[in-house]
Amino acid sequence: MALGFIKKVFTFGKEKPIEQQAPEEHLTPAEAAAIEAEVEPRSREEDLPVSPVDPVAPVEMETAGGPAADDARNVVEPVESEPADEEPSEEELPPLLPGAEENTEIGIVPLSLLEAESEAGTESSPVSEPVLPKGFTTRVEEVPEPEVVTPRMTWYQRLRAGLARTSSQLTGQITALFTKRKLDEETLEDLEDLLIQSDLGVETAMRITGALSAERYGKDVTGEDVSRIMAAEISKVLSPVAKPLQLDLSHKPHVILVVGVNGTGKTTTIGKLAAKLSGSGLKVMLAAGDTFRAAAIEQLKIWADRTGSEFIGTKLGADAAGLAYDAFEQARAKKSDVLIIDTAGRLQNKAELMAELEKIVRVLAKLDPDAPHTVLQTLDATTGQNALQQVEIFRNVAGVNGLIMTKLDGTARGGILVGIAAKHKLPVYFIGVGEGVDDLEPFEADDFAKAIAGLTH
Ligand SMILES: Nc1nc2c(ncn2[C@@H]2O[C@H](COP(=O)(O)OP(=O)(O)OP(=O)(O)O)[C@@H](O)[C@H]2O)c(=O)[nH]1
Repeated sequence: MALGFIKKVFTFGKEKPIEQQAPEEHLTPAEAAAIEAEVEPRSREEDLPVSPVDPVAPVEMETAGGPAADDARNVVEPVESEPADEEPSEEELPPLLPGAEENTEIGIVPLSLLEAESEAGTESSPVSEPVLPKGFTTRVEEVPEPEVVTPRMTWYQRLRAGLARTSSQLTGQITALFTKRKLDEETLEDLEDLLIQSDLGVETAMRITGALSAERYGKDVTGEDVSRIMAAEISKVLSPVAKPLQLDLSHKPHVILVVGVNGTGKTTTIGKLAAKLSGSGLKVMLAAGDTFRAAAIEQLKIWADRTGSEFIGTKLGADAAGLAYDAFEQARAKKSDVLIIDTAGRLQNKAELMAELEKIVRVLAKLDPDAPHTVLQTLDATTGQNALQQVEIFRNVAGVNGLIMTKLDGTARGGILVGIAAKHKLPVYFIGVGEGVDDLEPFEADDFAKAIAGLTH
């Protein structure tokens, strides 16, 4: 009964007409029964790599087969589906008939299969396949979708994207404020409020409104005019603090102490700095002075390995000042050019933290009265007003003399940097625009000002 279907399996791997390969009439009944018994377990639908016809619809197929309905190729007997639990296991299955495995490669469709499909008729098949002449076969290969390569944004684009929250809020409100309105006292006051709300600080807000008033009082003003004047004034505030980090290499090593609230990006920034310094040929040592967090020590070690820097750490909970002292001595002995010391930043235990930082500064000064030569504080740009207080605290305790603002690629509240620059007048050396090793850029006042004002570069 299942012989027609068996033939289809058999010829799947062959490309010769079925009649030549298994002419039923040439078999003795015993031979036919033997073959049938041998291949029976294979003759189920799921064993066919592709089922060109519906095995449970012989009548329809025969009709669809038209004049060739008598042809053995079209006489497909239904195969009674067996319950799942009666399925023979993989081992029980006989091997595929000779040649059947030859073309089981995915994507190779033997001609016999195409013929069977075409002869089964297009009416019963919703998709009609092209019919190839005998002697041809097709190969269907999956063509992978071309990979969409998104070009990496320039650092300025990332900065702009990071400051989009600040700038779009500001420019949207400014545009609304200045639509069909001449510049008068009331508008100037409204603008000043907007600028203060954007963390720019009172001083800078007044600078901007003053400059705008001097230029356009009583005249029509567009949002564009305001953005331009705002960018120019912000740039004037930021320019004095946009300085390069100066290394005094007469000190061997130049000691950089990195402080800041935890999570503001100290360790990551140290890694990025180390990459820049060692990349320019300087010998760098990193010291894991955040002895409160095992992960922080581990993280710094990874950055040291990555950047080819020396590493010194100690066990969890050890005295951070002791480690700083040892690190300084070792860096001296190894003639390192720069020693960068990571610290803990647990503001929640402020008294302890402050005592620890003071002690670190004190012990370093024992080895060199000028050390630490640079005290860098990292500030998270997403925190807003809070950052102003953080500078206040760390400046008093650790003598911060330079800033790095991180996470300016996220949803930054960049206005605060302007407020901090105006209030503390501390140098801003770099800004972090991502988590990667290269995502640290020298701070540029003009770029930053334009990005806040929402101007294209
Ligand atoms: N998007 C972005 N993420 C940053 C940047 N800098 C640091 N991060 C991420 O901020 C998180 C905290 O960074 P850390 O370097 O561990 O901060 P930390 O101040 O050393 O923190 P503690 O070790 O807890 O004191 C990490 O997930 C960093 O990958 C940046 O510029 N942009």
